[in-house]
Amino acid sequence: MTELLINYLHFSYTKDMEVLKGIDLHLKDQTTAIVGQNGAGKTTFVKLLKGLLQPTEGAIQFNGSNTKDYTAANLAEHIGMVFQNPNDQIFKSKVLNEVMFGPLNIGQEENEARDKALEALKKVGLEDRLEKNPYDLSLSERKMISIAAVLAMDTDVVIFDEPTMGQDFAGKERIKEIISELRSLGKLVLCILHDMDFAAEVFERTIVFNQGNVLLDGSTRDVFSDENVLEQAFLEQPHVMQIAKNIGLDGIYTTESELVAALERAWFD
Ligand SMILES: Nc1ncnc2c1ncn2[C@@H]1O[C@H](COP(=O)(O)OP(=O)(O)OP(=O)(O)O)[C@@H](O)[C@H]1O
Repeated sequence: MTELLINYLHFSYTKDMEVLKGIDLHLKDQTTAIVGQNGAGKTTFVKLLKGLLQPTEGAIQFNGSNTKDYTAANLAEHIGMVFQNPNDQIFKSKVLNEVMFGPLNIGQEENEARDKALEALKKVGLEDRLEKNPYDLSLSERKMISIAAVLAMDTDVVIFDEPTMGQDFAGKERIKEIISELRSLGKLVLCILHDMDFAAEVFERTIVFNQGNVLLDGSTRDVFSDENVLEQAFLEQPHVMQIAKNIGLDGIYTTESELVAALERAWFD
């Protein structure tokens, strides 16, 4: 089973400002959204999980071993991360080569890496762009390339930083399917989001970061029903909750279909 155990995690970029102030979390099984205001420390937190930064205090254990005992290359076999900006990740001049780079880098044979890359590119809908230069494609397509590049590595943990940014409805649906498939494959999926609708609809657990601390951690339904905490973290409730409130419907709704069902009951009962 895949798990990350985070104890008393502190981190500072500079001496005078602590960015993470003692985070304790146990991440396993559930798809988890990480939300919070700009600057709350979300990206810093996931970079620490991925081993791109080292804690100033505290520890992160991946499946029982301290991540500081892994090399970055070794940790990359287990923990994949899709960066917020695909331009920070993409450097090859052909889509297929970009997606094959990760699997090759962790020692896979050319054929295996190619198969993994083709499979991943199919999942993101770019199987007909193999020979294109990523920079001739749109930003949302480049984001899909960066997602495929991480999927192709078949890591135990998959971290997404703002995957829905710049995606249209079809793109978001595709990402939703990818997350659900990763979950069914037993992967641990973590996702930083500013899109509260997507967070509420897709994720089982939600963690609210605020000024370097965890303000609230619980089932997505419980978190999005706590208006005081959301206000404190400068977050909005998902639109379905706002609509329910505006039309005077009691209850907690995280998806459009739940709201529609409640409206139908209210009208027809
Ligand atoms: N490389 C860096 N050097 C110095 N300070 C940094 C660096 N990266 C981030 N910070 C600071 O650390 C704090 C947390 O930033 P971080 O990017 O982790 O927040 P975030 O919650 O991911 O925000 P956003 O939602 O805007 O991405 C911010 O005050 C930010 O300015």
